[in-house]
Amino acid sequence: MLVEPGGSGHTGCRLLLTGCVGPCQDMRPCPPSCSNGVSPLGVTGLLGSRTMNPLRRLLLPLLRVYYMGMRVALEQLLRRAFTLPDLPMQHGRVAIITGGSKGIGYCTALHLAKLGMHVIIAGNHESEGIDAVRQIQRCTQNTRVEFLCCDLTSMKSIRKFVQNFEAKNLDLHVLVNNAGVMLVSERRTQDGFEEHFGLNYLGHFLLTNLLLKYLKRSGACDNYARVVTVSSATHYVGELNFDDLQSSCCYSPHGAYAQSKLALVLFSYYLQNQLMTDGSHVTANVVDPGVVNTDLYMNVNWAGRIVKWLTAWLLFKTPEEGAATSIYASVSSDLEGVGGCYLYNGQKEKSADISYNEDFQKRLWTESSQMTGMPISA
Ligand SMILES: NC(=O)c1ccc[n+]([C@@H]2O[C@H](COP(=O)([O-])OP(=O)(O)OC[C@H]3O[C@@H](n4cnc5c(N)ncnc54)[C@H](O)[C@@H]3O)[C@@H](O)[C@H]2O)c1
Repeated sequence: MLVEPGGSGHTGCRLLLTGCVGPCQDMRPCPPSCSNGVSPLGVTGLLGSRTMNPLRRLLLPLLRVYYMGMRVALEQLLRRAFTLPDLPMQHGRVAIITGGSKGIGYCTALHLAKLGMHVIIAGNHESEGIDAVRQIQRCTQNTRVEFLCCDLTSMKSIRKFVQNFEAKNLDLHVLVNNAGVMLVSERRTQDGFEEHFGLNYLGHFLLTNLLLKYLKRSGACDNYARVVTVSSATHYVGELNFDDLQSSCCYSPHGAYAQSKLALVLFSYYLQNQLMTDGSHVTANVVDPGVVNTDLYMNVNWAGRIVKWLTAWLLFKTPEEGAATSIYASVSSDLEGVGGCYLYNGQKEKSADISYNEDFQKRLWTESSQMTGMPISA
């Protein structure tokens, strides 16, 4: 469903429904005043996607994603970003940032290094990672910044990364699940998953689960460890197709990206519940950076690239502005011990209604555990 980033959604439009797999809270159609009006969204089954004609299956996600992107960009005209409050120094604390070599991740890594944190950039391009490390060390005079190889399209590489991290015998206080790709053509990860789902979501699912023991060990009752996951406003228009999570039936790059970002929100909320239940001193929050001028858009079509080129200076956030909410969620004292939030411009916002559905969270978690070979519970 669509929810005003910065406002709350129409609560009557709780679920959607083609091949709905769970109990629906409210099946009334959305009122015209509701921003949700495009069509019911959230969870679909194969039945739903099969009965829709192929053009609609491709066109609808595209229109929804562009609509959401334009809406956020226009809102940024009025409210561009927020100013970070004073943040506590982080000497002696350790952070891992996936995709920290460029874009939002780089700016997050730079800021955390400025605060004195030991920063590990986890990425798939070694030379780019090493350049980023050098640049951050030069800017911050913090020598405890390093690069470790982690290709999120490969479960083997993720497991190897965790082994290499283990060998360093470090604590882990902050994990920022930032890396991502958008609108890639249809292709599979090394383990056979659709790339948006496999890299953006499942890769982070596995990485987080493998790193949880270090986070749990490092968190304390007055200084929680934190998992910060970068989603996107496109999650509001995403659908989780439980019968076809790998988009094999009909591939829409827009639909697949939005689905991966929606999955990350459900994942964060479920993780937070698990952490609370077992009394761990670790929190999980999810952040939405806004529309940010980075290389993420390199796969949009030529028309989109021209529009971006012409308007980015006015409508898009800079990567520094885009990183502010990730930095805030990683270290702000306001969020000490606080988890389960969807944060936008440093404030708690309501995410898509479907993301709060605990049955869907559990189902997604269980299926993700099976896909990645993790034990079912956190
Ligand atoms: N730019 C935006 O407008 C925007 C909006 C909403 C959400 N986001 C999210 O912000 C996050 C950061 O994106 P960005 O805008 O900085 O884009 P970017 O392209 O600049 O950065 C993406 C990062 O992910 C890394 N990455 C890609 N494939 C990888 C792999 N296989 N293994 C490990 N790392 C890999 C890249 O190396 C890069 O460092 C993404 O999750 C993206 O979905 C961005």
